[in-house]
Amino acid sequence: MTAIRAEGLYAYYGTAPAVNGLDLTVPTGSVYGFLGPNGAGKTTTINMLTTLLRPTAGRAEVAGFDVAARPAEVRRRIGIVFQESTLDLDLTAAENLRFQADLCGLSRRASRDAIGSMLDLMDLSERRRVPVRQFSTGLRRRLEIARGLLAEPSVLFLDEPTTGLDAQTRAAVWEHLERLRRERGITVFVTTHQLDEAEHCDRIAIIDRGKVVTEGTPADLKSVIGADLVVLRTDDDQRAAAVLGDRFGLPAEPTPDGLLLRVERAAALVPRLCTELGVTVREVAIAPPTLDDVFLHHTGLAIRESPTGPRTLGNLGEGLR
Ligand SMILES: Nc1ncnc2c1ncn2[C@@H]1O[C@H](COP(=O)(O)OP(=O)(O)OP(=O)(O)O)[C@@H](O)[C@H]1O
Repeated sequence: MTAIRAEGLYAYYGTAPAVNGLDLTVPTGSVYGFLGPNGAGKTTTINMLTTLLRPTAGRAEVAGFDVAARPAEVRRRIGIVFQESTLDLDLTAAENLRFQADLCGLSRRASRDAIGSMLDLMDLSERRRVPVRQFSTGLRRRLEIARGLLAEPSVLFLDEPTTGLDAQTRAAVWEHLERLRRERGITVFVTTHQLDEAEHCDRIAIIDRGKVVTEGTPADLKSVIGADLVVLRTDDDQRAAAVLGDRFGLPAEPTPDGLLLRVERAAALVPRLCTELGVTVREVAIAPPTLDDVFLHHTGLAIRESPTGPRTLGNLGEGLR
């Protein structure tokens, strides 16, 4: 079952394509990460999928309906959480939701039930009568997600839902998103810059210059990169490097942290190295490929917004100190 399908989607602003022949298939009930550098076309894609912007060319279906031909049907089945907050700060949490319920045309009773259930789901019930002005950024985000879910959408779109949140609040937002998929079977389509967040997704598409450059589960994408990074500190790095080259066919690069190697399935090889190297191994650090490596491989860019930053030998080597 497919919740979102896009084929050859284009969006032009003037003569420049912001989305440039994008193809996408999002399975129903998945948390799907849409990852890309600034200006890659993420928001423009979301705007087309949510019927806010008409595609210049190509087609897209959401929840089984064509976004250009049947926009009203699509809108009835989706929820949206925008990058910028659109809550009314002078209203309470419940009043904000009631306003949205009225916009969606819910009956009084349906509105009361939906508001109670969404406040519960987002752990906001105790704050239902509190004006949003008194909410922290994280609570506001949760209320926006609750609002996006009010009309029981089958697909929820979130455009960078955790921008500006601290690490603890980001983790809480993700916990709630995963719960939505688990308990309600909703498809969650989320754009992010944060590679650690992308690890929470069932599948990821990396978009660059308006096109999907790679797609798959986080594990699939990392396995394409293949080799693990290993740093070995020995009693005699020079001799160890010679043995690694001659006997194991592994080029080793001397660094201030030790010898750096790239090997597949390092965990299986390292015990052998320790016994057969003929040099005492003092310390070993192994780092599997990360989504940073995947991103770099496909876009030539490191995502610097990632809280850990791009991985370097220096910060891998820190494990040795
Ligand atoms: N209204 C607009 N008019 C002209 N150009 C636009 C408009 N909106 C976006 N663009 C351009 O289209 C391209 C894609 O922008 P978009 O906002 O979709 O990227 P994004 O991946 O969401 O970026 P970010 O991560 O910074 O939000 C960019 O080059 C941007 O400058």
